[in-house]
Amino acid sequence: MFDGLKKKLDSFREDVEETAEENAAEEADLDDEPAASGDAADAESPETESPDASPGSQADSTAPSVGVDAESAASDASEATAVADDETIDDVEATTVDDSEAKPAEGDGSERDSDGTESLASEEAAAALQEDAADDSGPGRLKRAAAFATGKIIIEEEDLEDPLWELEMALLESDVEMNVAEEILDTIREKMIGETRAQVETTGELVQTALHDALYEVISVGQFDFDERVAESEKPVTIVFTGVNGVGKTTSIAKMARYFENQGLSVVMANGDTYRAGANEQIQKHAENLDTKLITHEQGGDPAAVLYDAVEYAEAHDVDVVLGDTAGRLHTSNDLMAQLEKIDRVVDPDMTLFVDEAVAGQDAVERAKTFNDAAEIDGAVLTKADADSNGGAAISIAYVTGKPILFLGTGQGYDDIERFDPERMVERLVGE
Ligand SMILES: Nc1nc2c(ncn2[C@@H]2O[C@H](COP(=O)(O)OP(=O)(O)OP(=O)(O)O)[C@@H](O)[C@H]2O)c(=O)[nH]1
Repeated sequence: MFDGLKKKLDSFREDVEETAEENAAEEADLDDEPAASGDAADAESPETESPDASPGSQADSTAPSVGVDAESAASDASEATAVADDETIDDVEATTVDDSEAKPAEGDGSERDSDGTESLASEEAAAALQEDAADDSGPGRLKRAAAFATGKIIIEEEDLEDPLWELEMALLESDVEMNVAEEILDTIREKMIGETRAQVETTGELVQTALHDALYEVISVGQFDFDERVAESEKPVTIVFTGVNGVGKTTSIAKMARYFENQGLSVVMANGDTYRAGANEQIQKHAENLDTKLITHEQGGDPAAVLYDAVEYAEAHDVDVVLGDTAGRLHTSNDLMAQLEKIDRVVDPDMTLFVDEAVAGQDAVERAKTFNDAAEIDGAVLTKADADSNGGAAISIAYVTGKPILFLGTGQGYDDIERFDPERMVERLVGE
């Protein structure tokens, strides 16, 4: 289930990890080169403007190369940027530094003036912090290099650019709806840029958390506790199922009958699909297999009347749940949509669930939206998740409609239905 998408998400995690570590290492190496080298990176960096006050040159004069001797470079770099390290590098939110954080170095000036090195380090750190504060692209090369030297990696926008582009393509290929993909990328950017990871955790873990949160945010939209709602509703609880033809509506109703009966609730099924020849026989077979009461009318009858009879039956026989099938319809079919409105008026269902198949991807997302616009739904049942490698519909439907996915169909057996759990879904996608 959703294996294709899982692979793509794994590869995003690896991409970010590689890019972030390569970029940070490169910058640390650049920072170790003599200021006089005049290379492009130095020309852009603040220290070339006033070489004497440059933390880079200070580190250069005392440290060999981070690449050659990471440990001594680490201690030199952390000395040279002691203020920056204490006050901002450990602060994962500190992508920009406000004046109050940069100023203490100046405030300390009177005491530290007697100690040339400390004073210089403070000034340099303050200058670096101010440079960084002026640069809204991220924490800045200097701070990043210093962080790297102390065993930390700060994620920058440039580390994410290519991997995020790849991720966007992967999400769209997996049938994730465009706005949902954008939302996921925005959340990842927001959660990762400027984040510092210490030696104890890997960049991969940081990406994992960002991916987890980004997916969870879109997948969990509108979630409510289905069982609790049923338990709290006055009996009988009437649930009507809608959707297009052949997506697994009738099978899902049969699975739901088993689901409720397993919880000790009694069920009556009603065949509101009076439109399609053979619909009565199909649902009749399920009713027999499950030993569940079924109410039907002749083909061509009024679907609202069938459901009304089922509710009356439930009331008369103390049945807990009425499950109403309806004819498969397109939202463009005015007649059939009018039927749904009539059902709404006549039996006032407690819930209307939209059924579609996960394998339909973007089409399922589009249909969920149009059904919800035409006749408000309370949630969705996504069938054939067992056959879906993409996961696009499962990720997108709640965000696009504002209504939660409540159940996943996971096979053709009566027990092959599970409550949709956003956390479990995210774990399936980004878990180990
Ligand atoms: N693999 C798999 N197949 C499913 C699942 N749910 C339903 N099916 C199969 O999908 C096919 C169509 O299911 P139906 O229940 O007849 O579909 P429907 O939407 O009621 O169709 P209409 O009554 O024509 O509207 C059947 O062969 C089901 O066994 C599922 O979760 N996984």
